[in-house]
Amino acid sequence: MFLDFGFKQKCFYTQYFLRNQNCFVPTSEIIAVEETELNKKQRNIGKWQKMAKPHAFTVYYVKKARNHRWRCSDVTFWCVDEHLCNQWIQALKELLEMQSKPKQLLVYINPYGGKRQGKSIYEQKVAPLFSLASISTDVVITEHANHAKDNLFEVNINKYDGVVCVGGDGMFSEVMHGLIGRMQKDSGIDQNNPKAPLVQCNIRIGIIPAGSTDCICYSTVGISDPVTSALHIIVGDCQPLDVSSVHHNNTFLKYSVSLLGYGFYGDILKDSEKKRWMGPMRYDYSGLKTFLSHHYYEGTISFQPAKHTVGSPQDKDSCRTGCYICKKSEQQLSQQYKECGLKHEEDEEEWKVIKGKFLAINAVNMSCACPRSPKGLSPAAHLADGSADLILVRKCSRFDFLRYLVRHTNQDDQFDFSFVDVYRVKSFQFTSKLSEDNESNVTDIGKKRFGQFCRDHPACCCNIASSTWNCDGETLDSSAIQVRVHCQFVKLFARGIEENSKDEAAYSQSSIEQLL
Ligand SMILES: Nc1ncnc2c1ncn2[C@@H]1O[C@H](COP(=O)(O)OP(=O)(O)OP(=O)(O)O)[C@@H](O)[C@H]1O
Ligand SMILES: CCCCCCCCCCCCC/C=C/[C@@H](O)[C@H](CO)NC(=O)CCCCC
Ligand SMILES: [Ca+2]
Repeated sequence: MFLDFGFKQKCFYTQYFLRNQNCFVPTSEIIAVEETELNKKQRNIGKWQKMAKPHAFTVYYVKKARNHRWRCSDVTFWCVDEHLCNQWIQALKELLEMQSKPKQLLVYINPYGGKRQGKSIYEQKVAPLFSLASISTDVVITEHANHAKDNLFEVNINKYDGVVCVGGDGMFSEVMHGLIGRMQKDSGIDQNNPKAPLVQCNIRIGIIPAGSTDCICYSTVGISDPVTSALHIIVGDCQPLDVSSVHHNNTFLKYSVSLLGYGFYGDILKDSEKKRWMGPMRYDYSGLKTFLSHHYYEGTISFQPAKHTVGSPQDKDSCRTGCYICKKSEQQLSQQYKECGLKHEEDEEEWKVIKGKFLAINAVNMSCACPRSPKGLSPAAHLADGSADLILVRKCSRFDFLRYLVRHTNQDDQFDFSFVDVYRVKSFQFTSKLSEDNESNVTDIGKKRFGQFCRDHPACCCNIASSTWNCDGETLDSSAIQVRVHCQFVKLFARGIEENSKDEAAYSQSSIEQLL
């Protein structure tokens, strides 16, 4: 056996030979290095039998399995020379120290998210790995909604290298709101001002998926798996994410990183909230019910196209680890900002206006891939390009809408329909017909008394009431909203979805799997 350090593809790696085979482990993917106590049985095997007192150390590292799943594997190195063995342990530990791996984490567990498994998932699958990697944790089991968010305004945040949430997208949203809100409060920034230059949040957030949709985890890691996510936290990965701020006039409503959905996804969410006791199944139940109700909504959407990015929602390539489009878009935006400031960007660029009847209006900052839809609502959306994909699904027949939905689950193009339009935008606004009418002082008593249904065509499914916005799984109080995308505004312990290139497959499967 032979152990060596080298330099390959811009990263340090640990190389070792075992049974005449060559193995590489990037040092950035080493979880821990420990001196190994050899027991009697181990000492009595093979050539070690002949040695007076063998020494050994074990390297725990990330083993990549299929479908972006990561597991912790280990390899033990034996050696006759105690001094040499200690030198290796020391050298590897020093290398680990040089990386930006977290040492102290603040963990929030939602015991009621998803299938109510958050606490046991953390205790059984995650805590042992954190302890192996010598990460200390302060753990808070939440007692009510907003517990984590409120707590983040009080804790000594500088003590931590990251905040971890165990739960679903709603729990992530809470933690993100706590962190962003805390940053703005500490810097005296008023979040109600839609044009305020917000202060970026550099503390990384880790997501241990234990929710119902887990779309943010799935879209940033490629799988919804607690062990994989724990390992991304341990190795100290960093993935920036775009965040949209949502305002109603001069009132701050929410931030969003995944879906802002009006119509179909808003109605599903509103109905499903009453069925929380059903767990993740509530979305299937409310999904079917909402599909059958087939409501559409009238309104006006105005948006500013994202001209700073070279990507398009209809690209065949998706956002992957180290994405070139995200890097270029961020550079372009900071260049624009340096040259002209935010004022130019906001005021001078064109607005496109579209009026219509919509079954769904979806604005996504990322693909929104999740186990229900592995390629997501917009497969080519980028995690960190400073833009959102705005998908407008106009009024169509139930059958056509079903065809559209089915394409979220297969390889066909979900934008290739005459009733679906998609735009890459950096900001947008929406007002429903109802609020437009109210604003223009239409006092139709009949409309008020009979509420939501179209008086002229009671059976036509035309719903002149407003739908609700679904903002990362939470409802918004207002239907009229103004949205602005903030490029790379928060950071996750993730690295985006890794490319399954031939090289990589060969490297991870033949080099390591066969050997260990
Ligand atoms: N102890 C608690 N009791 C009740 N609600 C809580 C508690 N802790 C957190 N919450 C709230 O529960 C909501 C939903 O949680 P979470 O996102 O973890 O699960 P989910 O809704 O099942 O999953 P997903 O968001 O992925 O669909 C969050 O918005 C959060 O504010
Ligand atoms: C005939 C088969 C048709 C199947 C169609 C399946 C389409 C599924 C698309 C799923 C898109 C999820 C977008 C993510 C939204 C999350 O921010 C949010 C909070 O977790 N979840 C939902 O709103 C929950 C949304 C649940 C939708 C079912
Ligand atoms: Ca984006």
